[in-house]
Amino acid sequence: MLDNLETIAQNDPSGMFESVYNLPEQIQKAYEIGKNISVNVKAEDIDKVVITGLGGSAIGGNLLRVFVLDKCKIPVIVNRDYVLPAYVDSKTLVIASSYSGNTEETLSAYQDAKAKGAKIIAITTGGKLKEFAEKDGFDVITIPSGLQPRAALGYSFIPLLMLFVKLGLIEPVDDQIEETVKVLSDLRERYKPEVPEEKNLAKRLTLKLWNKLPIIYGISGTTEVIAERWKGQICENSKSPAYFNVFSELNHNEIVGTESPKHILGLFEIVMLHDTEDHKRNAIRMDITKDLIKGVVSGVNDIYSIGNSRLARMFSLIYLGDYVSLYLATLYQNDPTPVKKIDILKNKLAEIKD
Ligand SMILES: O=P(O)(O)OC[C@H]1O[C@H](O)[C@H](O)[C@@H](O)[C@@H]1O
Repeated sequence: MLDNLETIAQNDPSGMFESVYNLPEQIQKAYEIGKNISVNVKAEDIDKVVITGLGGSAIGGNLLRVFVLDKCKIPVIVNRDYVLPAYVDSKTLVIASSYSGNTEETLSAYQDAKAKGAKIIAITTGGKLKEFAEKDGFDVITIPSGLQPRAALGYSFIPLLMLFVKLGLIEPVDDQIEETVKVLSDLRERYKPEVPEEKNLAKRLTLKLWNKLPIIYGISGTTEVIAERWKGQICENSKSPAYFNVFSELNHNEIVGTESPKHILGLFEIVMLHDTEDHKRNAIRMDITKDLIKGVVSGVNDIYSIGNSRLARMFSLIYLGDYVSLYLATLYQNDPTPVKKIDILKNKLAEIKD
């Protein structure tokens, strides 16, 4: 079924496969945008960064948080709420990230940042966020519109990464971006629909996850946000439930919850994301955990990052998850693009004014 290109095209009328295929070009464009950023904020005027956003935009911020974890000397925090923490003040750089520019939590947090006197940079395609930020005299990084926010990860992540370089918070990443574009351009030729199942890891893994409950395990400090991204992509694109958790934390609780009920545990299909920078003890924990749960769950799949640089390796795992979520949508005969329940929710929320 996954080798039938007609079936794939039928279940993808709005071209999400194409958006995913074009991720390398998107990263290249996002890099150009990033190179041309000029902002008024100076590193010496800030002592922390709060990135506020939801969904795909929050993932971009969260990937950045992990990417700079061992490099950036000031705290980087991701906020996914209507309000910001009390520590946000005039020494805080608040990055309001919303692809549409109209997500209500992000707009509310933007107002909170303004009220708290924070330095603000908005990253968006437009919407109210751009309107407010321009009117208030804050910097706006404008990214191209026309995609689903979750398909715009290159745009919501790479310019922020470049901003961190510009502010001197991290070393230049040009080589890493170049390698990422190369690695993804190679991977798409291995994961695309035209490549048959026996040669296509994305298709083979999807068949394992089909009619199962995908559970994605990452490792703290390396693949934690990538596991979260896989979960989000499977939910939004495939319209299937999926969950994620992170080592070593899951070894302190979740690992015990694997005895009953057996018929539910038997539906768990685990994906373990591995990276060369995983803490050695966590890599060992993954192996031991695998042995402990192997006979209980439906299956455990080890997936390894590809590439030399941290950025390329991160995106290699993200890219596989993106393709898997699209093939899973195909098997369930769902169009990956619409998110009907989110639309209904937003409409209902819009009717209720407080
Ligand atoms: O980036 P934004 O436009 O603020 O969108 C944030 C989130 O909003 C909605 O819930 C979309 O369906 C998600 O896919 C998206 O990631």
